[in-house]
Amino acid sequence: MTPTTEARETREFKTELKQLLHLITHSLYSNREIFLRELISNASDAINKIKFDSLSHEELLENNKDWKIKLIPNSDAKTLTISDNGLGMSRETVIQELGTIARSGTKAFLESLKQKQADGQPELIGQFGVGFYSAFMVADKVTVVTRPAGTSKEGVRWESDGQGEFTVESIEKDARGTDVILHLKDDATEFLDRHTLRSLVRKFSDFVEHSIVMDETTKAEDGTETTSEESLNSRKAIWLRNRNEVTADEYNAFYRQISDDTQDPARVIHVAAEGSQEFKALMFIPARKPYSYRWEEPKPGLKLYIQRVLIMDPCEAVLPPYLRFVRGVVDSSDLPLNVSREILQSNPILDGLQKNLTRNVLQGLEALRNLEYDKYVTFYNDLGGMLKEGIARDWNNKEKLADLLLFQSVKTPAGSYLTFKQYVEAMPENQSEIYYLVGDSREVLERSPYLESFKARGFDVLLLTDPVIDEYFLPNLPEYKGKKLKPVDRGDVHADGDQTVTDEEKSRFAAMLQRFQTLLPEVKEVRLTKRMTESAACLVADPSAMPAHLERLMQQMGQGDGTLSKRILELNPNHPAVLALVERWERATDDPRIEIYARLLYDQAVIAEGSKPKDPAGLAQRINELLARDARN
Ligand SMILES: Nc1ncnc2c1ncn2[C@@H]1O[C@H](COP(=O)(O)OP(=O)(O)OP(=O)(O)O)[C@@H](O)[C@H]1O
Repeated sequence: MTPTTEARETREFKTELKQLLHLITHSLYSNREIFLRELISNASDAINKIKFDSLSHEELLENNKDWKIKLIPNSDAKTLTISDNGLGMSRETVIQELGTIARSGTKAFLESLKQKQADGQPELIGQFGVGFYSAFMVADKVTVVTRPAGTSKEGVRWESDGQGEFTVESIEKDARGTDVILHLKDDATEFLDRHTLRSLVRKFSDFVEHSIVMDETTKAEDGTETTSEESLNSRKAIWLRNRNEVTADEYNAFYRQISDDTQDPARVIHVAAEGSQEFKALMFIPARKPYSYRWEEPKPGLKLYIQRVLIMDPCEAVLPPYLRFVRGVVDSSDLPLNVSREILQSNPILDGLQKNLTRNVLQGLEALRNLEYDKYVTFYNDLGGMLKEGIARDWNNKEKLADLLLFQSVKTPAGSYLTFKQYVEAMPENQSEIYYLVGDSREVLERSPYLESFKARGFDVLLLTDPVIDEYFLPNLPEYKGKKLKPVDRGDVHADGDQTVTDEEKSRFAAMLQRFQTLLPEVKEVRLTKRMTESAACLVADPSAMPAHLERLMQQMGQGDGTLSKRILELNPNHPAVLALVERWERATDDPRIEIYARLLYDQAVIAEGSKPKDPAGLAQRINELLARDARN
């Protein structure tokens, strides 16, 4: 390597990168061994990239197809080099890629560290990884010598001590690819130890598909030394092997390698499809929401290989977006190797693949629910919302997805769940519909007046407590196996066989209700109901209006004009308070207290619905008036 004409220049890191480097070098020391995993992964990516590019430009190979990543520990110089014969980088690429933060997740991660005082949580970095820059956890200087694939020998040398600046200069480099040279810190010389390096590769990078090697020198009895390359990883394309030959430990280790997750997966789905579609797939369902989701929404899709060549990572077309919690690999034998990226956006073979893989994932979830229910519940609590999203988006699998949902209900003890199937099986003979109520929490819903008549008749009601997603998916699921889904807070929904209001009651209350209507312009109608057994009043939605929760949600999101649609105020003619009121009305229709009582009934119905009364001070005043009067008696 000799310097060429282009001068050495010094540049500053971008501000956010300086912050990250400061954090790496000053506070985040636990788990620092992950630097090796990150650098090997970059080297492996670079090899995959040139393998792919060379499919259309064979000259890029320069007759060098012996793909490998080499570790070179040098005890005299106290350096560890990670060398690859991948795509390499040009001067512009180096400045761009190693001077700014490339990964969007890293930026978000940095933000969250700043907010949370990273010093208290040094383990975070090990869980997340910060790519190339993790080198500065073990090195006080990093030199990158790289040369892009092609015929020119012109390469570039990048160097930095991670303090704020880096230098770049042009050099000549014979072999294509990248050498990352770590000048190890005094307290990091353990990474020169061959045994340590061997075991770290086995721990973190065993399934990397390219050979990771290290020179091994042996001395014969006559003193002659021979050097050979020792292979450090098993390189097993685990998805190509037979299911019964792979151990649970191997699956778990592979999952950790390809995901950002630090826990073992809840379920492994290993498929070898033959016949009209030929592919091998290895997919994983996480045990719970992986840590990294706090900084980055997972990208949908799987790694797409075609005959063992990595073509796209992730390939979104192979799984629908709502299954974005699935991590894995699919290796197709049906697609041509020289497939273009445009074709990979939409192609009938990929559509077929997506259908098949989706079916397998849903079967995997079903098996998890049937065989390891507790694990399923843990998964569901964290990620079940994505299945509900699927109901709204995946028409073909709606029924299967509906069967995977879990619900709390009036009859389930807190923390226990019910499926649609179980709900339907337990329905009394005289119940023909599935009832539900959406709200913010189980506690609020349980006390709701809407439930009273359903409870009284022994009908169960599903309690849905994730309004954002529940109000989104429910309109897309009007029925389950022929049974209609009905929200109990809608005006036209009653427990089958509810008592009806008698003509006598209607005529007795008619004039008072009319007066209420003029006193309460915010309601659409005031009427009697038998839907309640204990409460005096409730508000119900007009069948054509938006549910109360959805309306509140839209208001919070700044949509709508700020006015809520008018509800129907329903009164229970059997309730002592309502009866007392009608008696007062019959004695003196112009009693000024009638208005106060009407407002009180309305406000309590607003609160029961889960909304806030418009005029809390007025409400307090009305209650106090009553208190003052009653306390005197
Ligand atoms: N050995 C290498 N060969 C070629 N390019 C590299 C190499 N190492 C790093 N790079 C380039 O530097 C960029 C930044 O690397 P970094 O590890 O910080 O993030 P990343 O690899 O892009 O992220 P991710 O690990 O999520 O893919 C890479 O995207 C790549 O373009």
